[in-house]
Amino acid sequence: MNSVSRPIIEAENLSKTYTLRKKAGRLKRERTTVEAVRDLNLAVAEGELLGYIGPNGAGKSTSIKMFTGILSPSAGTLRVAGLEPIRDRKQLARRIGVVFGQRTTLWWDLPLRDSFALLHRMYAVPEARFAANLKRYVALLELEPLLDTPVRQLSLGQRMRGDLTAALLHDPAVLYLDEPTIGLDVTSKAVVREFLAELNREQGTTIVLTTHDLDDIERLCRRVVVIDHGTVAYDGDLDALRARFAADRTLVVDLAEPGPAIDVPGATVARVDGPRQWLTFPAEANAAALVSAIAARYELLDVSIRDADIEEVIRNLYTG
Ligand SMILES: Nc1ncnc2c1ncn2[C@@H]1O[C@H](COP(=O)(O)OP(=O)(O)OP(=O)(O)O)[C@@H](O)[C@H]1O
Repeated sequence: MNSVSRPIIEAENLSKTYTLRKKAGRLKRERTTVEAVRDLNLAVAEGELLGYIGPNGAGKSTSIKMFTGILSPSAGTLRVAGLEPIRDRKQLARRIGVVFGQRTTLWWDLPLRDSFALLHRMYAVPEARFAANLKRYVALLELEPLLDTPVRQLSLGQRMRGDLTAALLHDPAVLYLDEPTIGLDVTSKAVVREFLAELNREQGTTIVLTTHDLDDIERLCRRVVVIDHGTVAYDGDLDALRARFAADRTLVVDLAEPGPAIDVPGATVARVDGPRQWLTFPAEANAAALVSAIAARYELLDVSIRDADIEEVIRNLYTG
């Protein structure tokens, strides 16, 4: 078998069109179609941690629903873990895990422990493997003191840790995460991110991460796929994405004394706060030359350069 080198997710010209029937007058109904996913091509290698991003309505959820066997494609081919998601849906369920930040897959009124036990039976996870996984994830995610708490009494961050455990008890090869850090405080976000990085590194679990929190992407993903209007608008390195779509960088300058806005060709003062000034300059311009030009005319105590933040980069990409 040569399946070892094949991508774990392989989509070729994948499309999904929704058909809607709208009332148009008393008896008439009009059919309209929405091309949610159009000719999407994607290959994800085993062990990757992929950022899967795009503006609202871009087609992320629709494509993930196809990857997980919930929705059937209108056209194109798709294989996940060597299976055809719709045809092999049951088998596929044992190979994938899914976590939605917006809703739980746990049983609201049951203690965490019982939810895990139900999943154990649903997925028919072998006893020893279930026990080992439960122990591992409960320890890593510090769930021990919460095992007897009903899910409805958990905080959002605690519930998310429970959902992550639930999604991993059957050792999925691919984990899909939809907004796993939404609504979490800074500490909980850090816990979730660290856990995901370790899961990917240590277990080699392939992770597809959908999020509007670009900090998640910056901290976790080397490769990003940007979906726009149902198709892949960018697929590659995060750093290359930044280099291509960053409009400006920022030079932060500390002068010896407060003064008027610095006047130097090639940069614009965006803000002045006492002796500190923020100058924006084109991302591709030579920062050293700019610093020298300022130093020739002003007394400088310190300078630092900030890359365009990823929010700006993505905004530029979305707006073409
Ligand atoms: N069940 C449905 N019936 C009809 N149209 C749908 C349905 N689900 C999604 N759409 C439409 O398909 C397009 C893609 O939606 P999708 O939910 O896949 O986007 P998304 O990238 O996940 O967006 P978001 O970031 O807002 O979650 C949108 O135009 C949406 O309105």
